Amino acid sequence: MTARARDWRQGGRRPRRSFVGWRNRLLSSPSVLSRLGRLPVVRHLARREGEALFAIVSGFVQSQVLAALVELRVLHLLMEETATPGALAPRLNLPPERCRVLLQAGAALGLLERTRRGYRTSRRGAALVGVPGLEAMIRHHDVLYRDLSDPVALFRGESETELAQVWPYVLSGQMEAEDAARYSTLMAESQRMVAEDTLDAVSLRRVRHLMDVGGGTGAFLREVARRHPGMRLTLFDLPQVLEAARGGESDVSGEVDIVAGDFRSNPLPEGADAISLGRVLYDHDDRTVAALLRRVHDALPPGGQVIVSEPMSGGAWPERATDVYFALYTLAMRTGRTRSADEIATHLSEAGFSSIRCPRARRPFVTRVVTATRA
Ligand SMILES: CC(C)=CCC/C(C)=C/CC/C(C)=C/C=C/C(C)=C/C=C/C=C(C)/C=C/C=C(C)/C=C/C=C(C)/C=C/CC(C)(C)O
Ligand SMILES: C[S@@+](CC[C@H](N)C(=O)[O-])C[C@H]1O[C@@H](n2cnc3c(N)ncnc32)[C@H](O)[C@@H]1O
Repeated sequence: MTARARDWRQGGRRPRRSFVGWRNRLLSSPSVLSRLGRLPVVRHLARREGEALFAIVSGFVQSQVLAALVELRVLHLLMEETATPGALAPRLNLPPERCRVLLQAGAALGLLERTRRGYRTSRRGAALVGVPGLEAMIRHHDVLYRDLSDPVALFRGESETELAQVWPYVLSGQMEAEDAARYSTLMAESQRMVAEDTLDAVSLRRVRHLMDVGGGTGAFLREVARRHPGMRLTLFDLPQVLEAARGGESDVSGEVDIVAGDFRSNPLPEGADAISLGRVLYDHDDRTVAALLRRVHDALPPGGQVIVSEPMSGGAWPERATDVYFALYTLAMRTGRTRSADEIATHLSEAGFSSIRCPRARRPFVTRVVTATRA
């Protein structure tokens, strides 16, 4: 029995002669690949395909080099100075030869530059250090990678995942104050780029009072206040999370009304003419999202606007950042889902919203926005 017939017997689609099938059979033959790769016109394409495949195959190894560079603060150390592996090794507590391998790998990834005098941080490495919250997120990836260590079990839904414990509010609505503080810092740092892209995509000129539901420690509202002085602002989140919004340097209680509550069990406060949901929906299952959007709808006046902002699946145009990274991240969390803008639009329409818009995303790996109006 041929492999194709066997796949079909095991539940695949009935084999059908098609151009795509013919092309794929041709390209999966090593001898054809080798002969095609020698043709002048195809050679360039073959090399590009090979490079793309190699990048997928080796992605985890690249991420682990990045993790070591971040953990050892190499990008910070080489920001101002150029160093040889021999000089840097004792400071990193690494054997010199292994330090050389790390620095050379960092240079190959474009995060370091190699000069005649040694290695130093490159433009890309400096930008990485400058992206708020990125290093913290990279360090937090150890949990994600442990959850992905048996990917088939993850896809079958058979593995217990650690990420589900990292964000406990999602499973139980409960959270210890210590968890809340750790989690809120990670979120607040990475919120800056989300806020920038959201506020570039949406006009709040006509909004008088904005309520940010699931707004964490208020990082989004702080950026709104900066761009729209005088706008009334309300922050709604779980009580444990709001403790962090009241204390320390991120205190927003002076400029923002703070309302504690659980959107799963209480209606939302009324009064705002716009409600934002930043990185909230993808934490939750469809039932919770549908109920939350109905509550948002009920809390808004006619003409009121809802703004959903989070990384979204590319839908019909699958996208690497969201359909690989965020889709698996939310899968490992076990409660939520990375939805496409179309899926979110359907939820909004079912909750009673109209005039649904999806402005073009500047950086889909940071966020995408969908807005809608209560009729
Ligand atoms: C000045 C000179 C000398 C030259 C100029 C040359 C020039 C133009 C250089 C360009 C430099 C430049 C401006 C670079 C900028 C780079 C930027 C802004 C890069 C941004 C990268 C952002 C990244 C990679 C973001 C990653 C975000 C991640 C991984 C977020 C993860 C979030 C998660 C998992 C959230 C989870 C939430 C939950 C729990 C699901 O609810
Ligand atoms: C991924 S965070 C996003 C925080 C912030 N909007 C941001 O983008 O940085 C999700 C937020 O939703 C809040 N949240 C989750 N479940 C909630 C609930 N049942 N009621 C109120 N807030 C909730 C969490 O506490 C958390 O602050």
